[in-house]
Amino acid sequence: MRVLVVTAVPVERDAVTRAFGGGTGGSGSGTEVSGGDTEVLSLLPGAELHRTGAFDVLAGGVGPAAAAAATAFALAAAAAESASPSPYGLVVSAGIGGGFAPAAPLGSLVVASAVVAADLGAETPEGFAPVTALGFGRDRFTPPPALVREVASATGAAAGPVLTVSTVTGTAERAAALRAAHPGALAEAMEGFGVAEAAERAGVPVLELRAVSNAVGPRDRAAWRIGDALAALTEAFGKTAPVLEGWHRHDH
Ligand SMILES: O=C(O)c1cccc(C(=O)CC[C@H]2O[C@@H](n3cnc4c(=O)[nH]cnc43)[C@H](O)[C@@H]2O)c1
Repeated sequence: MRVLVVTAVPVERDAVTRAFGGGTGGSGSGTEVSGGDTEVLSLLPGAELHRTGAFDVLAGGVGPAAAAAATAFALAAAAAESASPSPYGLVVSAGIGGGFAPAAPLGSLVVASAVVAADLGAETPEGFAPVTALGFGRDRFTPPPALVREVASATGAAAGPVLTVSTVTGTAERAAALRAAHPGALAEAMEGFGVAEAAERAGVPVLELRAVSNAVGPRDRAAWRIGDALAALTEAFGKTAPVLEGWHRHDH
């Protein structure tokens, strides 16, 4: 099964392809999957697909709009060059993210049981109203539960809701408001919901996997552990690649 992995930035993309023996070399974790060289396909100027075995990895940009546009374009381009309307069996939103303490500490992994648009809606005197309460669209997607369990088991990731935000949380007050509005949320990032919207429209299931680089809360950029999180992402993809490749969308 072919898998499309969408990250935000090139260093995240390279952390993923490194797990397959591509990118810029091995992680040293011992979990690389043998897969040969990475082939770089140019979809559009500035949008490259890094193909290693069954995995196509794309750095689609930061934020839900960039992620949705890049994912939709990659899915449409793949359909146009294939006999199948959806040659991908799975789309994965992946990268680093903020973790809600204490459940998701720095360097840990989170796999989304729900991909939630945390700030898509309206502010009301009673608090945040999701877009669904306004009578529009949807505010979450549910990845295949059996696949979420398998990925959690293979990687040691915690499974729980992952929030998609357009603004990185930078205060304790905002973190508390998100926790109140989305009980059980384990992490936040900026792309999952955009990737999921595009995948849903193509009829392809979605998964979101995040490595925690920082705590959700007061902004302290010096405390971000991006290198550790990228290494954890590589290791996670090394462990989970066989699960993703072997998964069939009708297993759930
Ligand atoms: O500065 C760097 O070297 C660097 C390397 C990789 C990624 C970055 C980013 O800043 C990318 C932003 C990216 O990360 C996600 N993210 C990470 N932490 C959070 C957070 O607390 N809240 C929301 N998003 C977060 C997000 O998905 C962005 O795409 C820098």
